[in-house]
Amino acid sequence: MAKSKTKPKKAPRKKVELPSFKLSNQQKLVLGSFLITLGISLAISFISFFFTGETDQSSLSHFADRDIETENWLSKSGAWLSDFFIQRGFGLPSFIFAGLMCLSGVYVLMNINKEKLRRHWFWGVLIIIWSSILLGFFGNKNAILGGTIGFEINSYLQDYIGKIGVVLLLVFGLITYLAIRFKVTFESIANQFKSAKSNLKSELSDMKEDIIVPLDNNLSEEAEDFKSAFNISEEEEKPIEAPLEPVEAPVKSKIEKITVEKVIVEDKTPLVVKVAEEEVEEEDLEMKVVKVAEEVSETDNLANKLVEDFGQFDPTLELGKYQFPPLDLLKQYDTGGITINQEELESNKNKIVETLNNYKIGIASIKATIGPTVTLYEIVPEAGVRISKIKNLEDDIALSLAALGIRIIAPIPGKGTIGIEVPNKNSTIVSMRSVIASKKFQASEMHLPIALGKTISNETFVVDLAKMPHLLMAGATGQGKSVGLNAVLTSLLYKKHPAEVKFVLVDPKKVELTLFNKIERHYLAKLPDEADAIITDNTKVIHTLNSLCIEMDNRYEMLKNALCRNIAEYNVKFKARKLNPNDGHQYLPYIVLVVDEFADLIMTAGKEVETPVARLAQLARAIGIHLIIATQRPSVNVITGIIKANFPARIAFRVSSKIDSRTILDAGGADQLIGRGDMLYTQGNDMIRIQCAFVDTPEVEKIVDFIGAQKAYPEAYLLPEFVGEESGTSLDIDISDRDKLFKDAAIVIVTAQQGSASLLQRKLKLGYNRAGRIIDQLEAAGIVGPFEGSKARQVLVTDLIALDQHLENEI
Ligand SMILES: Nc1ncnc2c1ncn2[C@@H]1O[C@H](COP(=O)(O)OP(=O)(O)OP(=O)(O)O)[C@@H](O)[C@H]1O
Repeated sequence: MAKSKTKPKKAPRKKVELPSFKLSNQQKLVLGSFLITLGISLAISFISFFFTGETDQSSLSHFADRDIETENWLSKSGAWLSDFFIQRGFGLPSFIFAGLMCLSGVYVLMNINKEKLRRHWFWGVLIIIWSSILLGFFGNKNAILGGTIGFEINSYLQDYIGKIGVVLLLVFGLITYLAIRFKVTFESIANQFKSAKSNLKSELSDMKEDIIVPLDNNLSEEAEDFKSAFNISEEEEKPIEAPLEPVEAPVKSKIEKITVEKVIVEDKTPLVVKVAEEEVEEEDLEMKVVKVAEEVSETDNLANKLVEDFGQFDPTLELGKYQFPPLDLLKQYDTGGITINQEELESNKNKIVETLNNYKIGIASIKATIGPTVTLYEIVPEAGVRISKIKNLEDDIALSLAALGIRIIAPIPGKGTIGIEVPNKNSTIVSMRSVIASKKFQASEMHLPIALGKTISNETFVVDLAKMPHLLMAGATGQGKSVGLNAVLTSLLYKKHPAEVKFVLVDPKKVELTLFNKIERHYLAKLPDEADAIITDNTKVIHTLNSLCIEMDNRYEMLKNALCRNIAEYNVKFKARKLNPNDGHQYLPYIVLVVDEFADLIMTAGKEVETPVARLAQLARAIGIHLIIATQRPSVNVITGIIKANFPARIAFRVSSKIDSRTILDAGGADQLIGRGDMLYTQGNDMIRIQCAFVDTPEVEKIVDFIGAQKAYPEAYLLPEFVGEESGTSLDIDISDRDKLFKDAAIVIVTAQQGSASLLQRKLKLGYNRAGRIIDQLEAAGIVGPFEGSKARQVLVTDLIALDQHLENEI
């Protein structure tokens, strides 16, 4: 087994949220001071304008003339600026502008977040406009209150909505401002009122006690004075008007214990002061319900503040302008809908009924559902007919209908009928466009929605890859596997932003998925230092699979630290800014591993591929790594038990034998499909027949061209580095320890002039480990150079004659 060394991952991830240009600390100091100076200068010239503005009027038009003097404290510039801002601009509110300038300087100096500053400017400018209109309302032309702008807007508005209209508009503007900026609502004002009222009440009752306690029934003269001073009658608890000022002299001096200083009550607030204890009125016991704010932990507090300041984290921000491919890129197959005529239906029905009658099977009723490729005839046999009898007649019915691809489902699960699927004479192409455009797909809330095609009842079939969680695809050559894979990838491209999903593409055939190279920096993931993102070399597949296992382990660690059970929860938490990127957290995109031709991999690398694939299949679902594995040969040594057990979702295109069908689906049926995208899908028990959506290579090309032409990330999503056995060569390999095939291997390598282990694997039919060992021995023997990462090793011996000499010299 290859030794695995993990290296800290390079971080290709997007942390930058806003497009920003970085300033050095010195530059910040200079810019910040400049802005503050500018703000102060503006303020000085504005103030001066009120004293010197009139005198300076005449000199404004002679700005260049140095002989003409100005009185403004900042001379000509001050006169010009203040005239521009105050006279011709916004009037008094222009001071806010100076303030904003200073504030910007402070923000730059102290390196405070720009988003907040941007908000200050936004609201500041709105306030300037609003208040200049307000002041313009009271001023006349050229008045400096609201400036020319305030005045002109006012007169314009008054022409159309009149003075009252302007006042209403201003009030409306103010309410909107308060509601949006300070989140003021009607309820919050009412609550404020209520709490103020109850505070006042409780204060008053405190005070009442203070007054009541020291007084006995026989009021002293002083008390009488006090009462008369406050105009209190003994019979009634008449509210008296409390004076606004603290009542000091008459009370404090005479009745010591009445602490009337406390009565600092707003003018006109009714105040009930009782003079005798027994006169205390039993007030209705009022209960105040105190709302206790929910306890928030410190991180929540911080997260809430961050979300308040910056909004939720948006993973798509770095490619904020990214546009999803439009539907027009997909071809519209104008087949005029499903074409099955009444005659065909009728004759098929008759043939079925006849055939069954020949075997003495009576039919109670028959119903047809027309799909894009096949029509389902549902029959209800007469009472007493054995289902197995009908099932056994499959071949006979096929014969009498003279059609391939007849499938009998006896009984249809969930329905009390027997289904006979008969292919239509003219099948309809299910275009990718039709399934992508369907509401079912467009409105789907799935994590990784895939529009596979249409069911037998012509409904678009959409599944969530995240729920599958891995997909096994098999089918004989030319039956639609590659189209199926493209349909899966296209679906994801139409629904998921590059920040949300990444593909790892393994394509030993080297031709099927190469197109996707164009979207490498948008959607693909690869090993660091790898030239191509699409993996065509079997050795690199092993590295990539192991690297994905490392990524899986890393992600589990992150999930554990974040106390999340799956990637969806983790990402929600990350978006809510509850996870600190400085602690190694980052937004996690889904990773979809697509392996075309899995059989080829298993044949050449065996266990070394099977083990990581099985590991990923067992564990990776929660952390968002999903596998799609396609194979031509669904034999048991390719789809082994351990792989099968972890791939509950399977797709079978037409296969050549019943055994293959059983291997892939655990049931027959795939051998009776008609090909060209006709497929069976199962995710457990139910088996659904689907016509796969058709997406042609030119369509895929258009989509990847469209995406590829847009702004991309600086590089593909980098997977963790995996250092295989290959690089850890120990050069002291004894000649006697050499592999039996050492010489053959040397010949292969020198002939091909390419020092790669996978070449040996292919030519000599070796396992990966053995090929790797031989390469090490060849290096030790000086036939190939050292490991060079993604490139093949250099071959140091030029031809076979030189090789012979080299080996002879060794002995
Ligand atoms: N969903 C479909 N609808 C209509 N025609 C289809 C569909 N899928 C495949 N076909 C037809 O079948 C042909 C072969 O399909 P595809 O290339 O996907 O086969 P394959 O299984 O990948 O073969 P191989 O394993 O040899 O690469 C296509 O060129 C197309 O004409």
